[in-house]
Amino acid sequence: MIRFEHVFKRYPERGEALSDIGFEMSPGEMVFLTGHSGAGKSTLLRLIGLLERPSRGKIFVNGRNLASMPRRQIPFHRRQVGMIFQDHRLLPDRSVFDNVALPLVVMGLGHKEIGRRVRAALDQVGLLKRERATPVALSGGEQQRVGIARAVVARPPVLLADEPTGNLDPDLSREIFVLFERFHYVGVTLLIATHDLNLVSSMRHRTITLDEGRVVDDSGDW
Ligand SMILES: Nc1ncnc2c1ncn2[C@@H]1O[C@H](COP(=O)(O)OP(=O)(O)OP(=O)(O)O)[C@@H](O)[C@H]1O
Repeated sequence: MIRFEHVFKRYPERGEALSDIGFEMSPGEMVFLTGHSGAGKSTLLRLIGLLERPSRGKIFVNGRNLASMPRRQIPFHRRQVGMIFQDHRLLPDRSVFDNVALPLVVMGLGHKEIGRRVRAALDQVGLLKRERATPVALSGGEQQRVGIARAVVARPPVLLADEPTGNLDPDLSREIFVLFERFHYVGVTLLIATHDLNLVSSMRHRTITLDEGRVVDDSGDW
């Protein structure tokens, strides 16, 4: 589902953020991405989401080579890859419903279909009753779950999460990770960047570790 072949990413001001990255993920795999701050985790996720381009190397997502993807197909690619961020990136002046509906509005779906899918996504994250609330009225954990509902509402086969529990206490963090496992069990491919080594070690999934932009460990393929 995801394959990196000798991928490098260089920022002119900083030098190499990623060096010779190679790994593969099978469909439905759930993998943690760890490493010190600045190791390159966010950069790696942004390359998969086509928010950035590699300086060298090849990246395949769902069999497609991202380098040769025509510009007009990028919106389609982004629908295949749901992204979840530490800071949620919710629109503060819109309701929970509207925030989750956004990807479907962009896709041009009809009103009824949007309603059906948004409620299904909110149900999956346990927030069906909060659809009219605005994000400020929600707790940090609830806001993150709205971010997750928005990422899954278009039913992407791949989910990427960048420090999704960075602002949450251990109990809420575990709830979010359990939610991710539920998507894993229904066949979604998940790559989750996290500093939370306690949770990672308690959950027994494959873990890829970056150090200075290189893969230094790829273990626990249980
Ligand atoms: N847009 C950018 N321009 C220049 N340098 C960048 C850019 N994005 C990231 N970098 C640099 O690339 C390196 C890797 O950063 P990245 O954000 O991928 O690391 P990270 O492992 O996600 O760190 P953190 O855990 O702190 O989020 C860092 O040295 C960072 O300063």
